[in-house]
Amino acid sequence: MNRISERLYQAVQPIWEQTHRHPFVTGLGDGSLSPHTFSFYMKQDYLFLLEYAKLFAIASTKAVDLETSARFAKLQEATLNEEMALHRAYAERFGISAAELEGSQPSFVMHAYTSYMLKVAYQGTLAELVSAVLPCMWSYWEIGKRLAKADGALAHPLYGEWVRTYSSDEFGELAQWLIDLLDRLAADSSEADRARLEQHFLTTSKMEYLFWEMAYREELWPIR
Ligand SMILES: Cc1ncc(CO)c(N)n1
Repeated sequence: MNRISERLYQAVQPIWEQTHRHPFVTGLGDGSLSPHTFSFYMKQDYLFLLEYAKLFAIASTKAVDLETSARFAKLQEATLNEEMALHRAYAERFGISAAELEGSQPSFVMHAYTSYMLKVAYQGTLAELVSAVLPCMWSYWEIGKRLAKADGALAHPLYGEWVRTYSSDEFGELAQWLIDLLDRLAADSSEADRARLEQHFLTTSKMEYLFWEMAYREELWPIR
C-alpha cells in the first residue's frame, strides 16, 4: 500500500526536529524546565484537551463502520478521563484545583490551534480531520520516546510521569492506530486530496511548535 503517513512524516521533519530542540522540550528531558512554566503549560494543555476530545466525537459521527466509530468514542472517553486525569493530578501537586484548570484564560495559540482543527473537523472529510489531529498524537509519541532515552528523564520526580505517559506502549498504540487509519482512508485518494492532507498535517505541526513556544514564554496573547 502507498502509505501517505510516510510522505507526511518526511514533509514535517524540519518542523519536528525544531520541536525536539525547543528549550521547553529539552527542559522536560533534563529537568531544567521551571515548574512555574510547566504549570502554565498544564493549564493551557487542559483547555486544549477539552477541545481536542470534541474532535474525536466529531470523528465518531463521520466514521462509517462500527469499529472506527467505536474507537473514536473510546478515544474521546480516554482523553477526558485518562489523559486529563494526569493533568488534574499534576495540578493538584501545584495546588491548582480542577475547576481552576478548566477556568484558565485561553491563550491565543491554544485558541488558534484548536479552532483550526475544529474547522477542519466540521468542514472536511474524516481523512482531513485525522490528518489535522494526527501531529498532536504522533509528535508527542516521538518526543516521549526520545526523552525516555535521556538520563534520568523517566524517573524525574516532576516530569517523569509526563515522559512515561507519552513514551508508553499504550500511547504509541493509539498513535499507530490513527496513522494506519489515515493510510487506509487515503489509500485511493487523488493527488489533490493528498496535498490537502499534507497541508493540514504541516499546519498543525507548526501549531504544535507554537504551543511549546507559547508555554515557554508563558504568553497568553501577543497583544494586550
Ligand atoms: C498541545 C498538545 N498536543 C498533543 C497532546 C497529546 O495528546 C497534548 N496533550 N497537547
